[in-house]
Amino acid sequence: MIALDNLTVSYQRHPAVHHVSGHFAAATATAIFGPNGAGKSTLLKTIMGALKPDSGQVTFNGISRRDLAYLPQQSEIDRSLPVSVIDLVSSGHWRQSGLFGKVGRHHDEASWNALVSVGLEDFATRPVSALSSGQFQRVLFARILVQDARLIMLDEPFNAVDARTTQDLLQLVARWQKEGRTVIAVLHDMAQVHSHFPQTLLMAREVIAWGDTASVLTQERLRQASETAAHWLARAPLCQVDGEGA
Ligand SMILES: Nc1ncnc2c1ncn2[C@@H]1O[C@H](COP(=O)(O)OP(=O)(O)OP(=O)(O)O)[C@@H](O)[C@H]1O
Repeated sequence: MIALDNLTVSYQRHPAVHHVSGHFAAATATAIFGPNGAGKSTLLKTIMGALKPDSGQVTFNGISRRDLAYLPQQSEIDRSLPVSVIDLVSSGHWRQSGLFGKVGRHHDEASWNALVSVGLEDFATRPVSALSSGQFQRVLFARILVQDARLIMLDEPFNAVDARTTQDLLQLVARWQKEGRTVIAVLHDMAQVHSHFPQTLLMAREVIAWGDTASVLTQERLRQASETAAHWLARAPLCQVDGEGA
């Protein structure tokens, strides 16, 4: 469904993702796992088109970028939005508008059902700014339900989210898989990966391993990923292979 071909993505020519190749299996869930600074968020942003690769490419097969729902890390989202919960959920109808590009006023049945699915129907008219972190994440998952996308990408979706909410939202991930959607999520919790993500990409700027979760998350490979990270300089050296880069 999504193929990465020798993908290198840099910030001022210092690669955060370095010569990454492989493909995300369709209709299943893949976790992206790796140490801090491993390039996981950079990879998601490149797939969704917000960052341009220096070299290599992302290819979508049988799907377009417009059929993609992307949830960035909560720290990147402005929660002071002057909108109600139901308005934010309803804005999921405008796929082409970007995450918060346009807020709709179309309080339709799908939006209401999505809110019920995440257990927040009593909060429909509340301002988004009055929600806790966990409630806000439920609303963002409801918005994804409304988007009805075939590809769903989540960046650390369970950070600052309590165990109950995490379990509820993981049920939605399981539901999406059953519905044949493709889910890609950056995660730091190995138990969550093992329980809900059949596939894993373990990365440390480069691919350490990619495939079946049980065979990827071995002690040896995890050690390899953390050793690679331990030897990182504050900034990655310039990419020697890609010449001028970006
Ligand atoms: N906007 C930016 N400008 C310059 N460097 C950046 C920028 N964003 C990320 N980086 C650097 O790129 C590298 C990869 O960052 P990225 O956020 O992709 O890693 P990550 O694996 O998602 O990390 P974490 O688990 O800590 O969220 C890091 O060294 C980071 O400092």
